[in-house]
Amino acid sequence: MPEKIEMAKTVNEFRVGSVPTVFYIPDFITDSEHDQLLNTIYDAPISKWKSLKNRRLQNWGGVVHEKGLIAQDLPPWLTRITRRINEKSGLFPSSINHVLINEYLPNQGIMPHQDGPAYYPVVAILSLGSPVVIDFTPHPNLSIRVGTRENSVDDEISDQEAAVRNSCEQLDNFHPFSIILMPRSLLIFKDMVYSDYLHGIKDSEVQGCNKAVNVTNVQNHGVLQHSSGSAKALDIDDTVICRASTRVSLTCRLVTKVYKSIFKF
Ligand SMILES: O=C(O)CCC(=O)C(=O)O
Ligand SMILES: [Fe+2]
Repeated sequence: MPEKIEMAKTVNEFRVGSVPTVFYIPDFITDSEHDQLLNTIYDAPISKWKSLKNRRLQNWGGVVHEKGLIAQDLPPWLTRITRRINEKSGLFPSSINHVLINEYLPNQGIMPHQDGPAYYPVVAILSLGSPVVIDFTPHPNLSIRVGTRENSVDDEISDQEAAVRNSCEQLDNFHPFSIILMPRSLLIFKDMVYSDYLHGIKDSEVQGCNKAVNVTNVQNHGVLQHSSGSAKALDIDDTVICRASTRVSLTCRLVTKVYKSIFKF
């Protein structure tokens, strides 16, 4: 039992930004684990990759349906990582059972989106390769739901919930923010950031990071570049990162409703 308390304390030490449910853990894996993971990912048969318009992905753990997961066991090279995430974070009620691997070229990204109701509302993203900036923006519906109560015909939130959200807004919580994801780092976000924010990565090689809440964490890594004073005058980010190489991420999640596959693979 004391162990669990110790773990919970550990993850709280990595909170970043003004929202209480975002954690950034630098150096979550070692250099050699990083390189081994990349080798194993690129050793997978080409058929394991699914190409989308703006990125490629590998799906591990089974197929996620609206009603749950048609589960397949994760391979040991992934459970080594997911077990560590489970143990170190103490934030998942059971073992992570799904991993999505995304690959982005320097001019690729992922549209602002939410991960949806199929998953338990905690996401852990392990980053490999090029640094990148992930942007969080309050869900557009949120301002309508929190703001104008009088014209909210389809509004299903209770007055109590509205009051909580209003007070959150007054606390200045619902603002866009960004996080710089360095290779080997683990990002965890959960609860209201999971449900009330969109997250996305811009498809540009140069990414602004004035709004990054972990700038101080990465200052000594030599990835930040500063442009001239005119950027500030034009209200453009004057601190940027330049993505020179491919980024690979492992999005680790838990689907609580699981169906065992009737097929053998
Ligand atoms: O690559 C990332 O860091 C984000 C991936 C993501 O948002 C997702 O897989 O849902
Ligand atoms: Fe996502």
